[in-house]
Amino acid sequence: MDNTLLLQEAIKARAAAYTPYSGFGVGAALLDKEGHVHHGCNVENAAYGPTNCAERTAMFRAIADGHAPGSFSAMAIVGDTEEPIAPCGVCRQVMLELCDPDMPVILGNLKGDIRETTIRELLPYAFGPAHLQE
Ligand SMILES: O=c1ccn([C@H]2C[C@H](O)[C@@H](CO)O2)c(=O)[nH]1
Ligand SMILES: [Zn+2]
Repeated sequence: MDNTLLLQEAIKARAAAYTPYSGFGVGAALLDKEGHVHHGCNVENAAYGPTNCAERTAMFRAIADGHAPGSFSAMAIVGDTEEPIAPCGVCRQVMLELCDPDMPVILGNLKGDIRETTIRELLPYAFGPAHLQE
């Protein structure tokens, strides 16, 4: 599946965003190595802190459905932003935990701007799972 198609899946995922507080909907589409897409949207909360971003929703959904960490091949993320969206620091850390650091991350917006990067680029000099291994 190419970047444009995966971004389309992220736009579809965004339609389910629950954003009564920010009004800022985000969609994520996580492609697994078997070619299946796992969709995520942001889900906000009146207490603000419990809000879950679209990216983590997609990753946690895939893990909860039995897909192994590291079994993913790309993620696309979309918001209604001037530039391609930038994932938050918490989501970058969770990406590093559950995906290959060199996995492509495709950032987009509704205007069709696209930026392709990797988790390693999004989170340089990161503390990750490797630091806790003997
Ligand atoms: O990459 C991002 C950036 C923000 N948000 C959400 C969190 C919150 O619901 C809203 C505003 O920060 O957007 C995401 O889901 N993903
Ligand atoms: Zn986030």
